[in-house]
Amino acid sequence: MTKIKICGLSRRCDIGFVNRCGPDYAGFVVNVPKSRRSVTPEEAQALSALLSPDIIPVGVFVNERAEVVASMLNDGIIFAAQLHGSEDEDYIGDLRRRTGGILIQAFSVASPSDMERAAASPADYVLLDSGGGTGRTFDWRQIKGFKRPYFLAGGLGADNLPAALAELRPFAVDMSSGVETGGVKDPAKIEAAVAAVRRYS
Ligand SMILES: O=C(O)c1ccccc1N[C@@H]1O[C@H](COP(=O)(O)O)[C@@H](O)[C@H]1O
Repeated sequence: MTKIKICGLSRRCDIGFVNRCGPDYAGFVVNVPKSRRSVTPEEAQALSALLSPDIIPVGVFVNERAEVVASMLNDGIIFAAQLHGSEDEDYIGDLRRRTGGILIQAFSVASPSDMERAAASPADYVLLDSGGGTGRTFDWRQIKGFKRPYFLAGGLGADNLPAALAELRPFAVDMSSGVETGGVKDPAKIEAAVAAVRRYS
């Protein structure tokens, strides 16, 4: 069954929404000032503690210091780290020495070379996206036939999930903007997106 990640949770009520709908992963954007969804590690800790134990908490980072990411993983605040900046092999190697947490490396897909880099990533999973919380899709033809399991992200929501699942069969789908209204998480959109994936799978 295709896994589901709902990302960019920043309020206590957001946790209530996902606990009711039951996605597989819930994401916190940590220390990213340019994002309206950004939370501090302390806020992520408080929100993560409210998550249903069936939902895996994920920290989303953009070029964060490895010791910050590792300590959140080692303290059990998050179980997976999604690296959305220019983190390279050395950075991932450094994180691996510091922690046993799951590592997800994000790639903005614009050209075939992005797919070559994604194929070679030492992370546990890769995430294929248009940019990072922009709500924009990208040209899915570029990733058709990609061989390793991946999270599909970028402008996904209940309306385009059926096509994404039928065309691409990703390991997981990840959404943030597509389950928001007026810049905050919308429980009805989360419910519709989760139902769309479960119906298909
Ligand atoms: O959500 C953000 O603000 C964000 C900021 C910096 C890096 C990544 C971010 N979010 C991730 O972006 C993708 C796609 O989001 P969307 O559905 O297109 O809004 C997703 O993986 C989020 O985790």
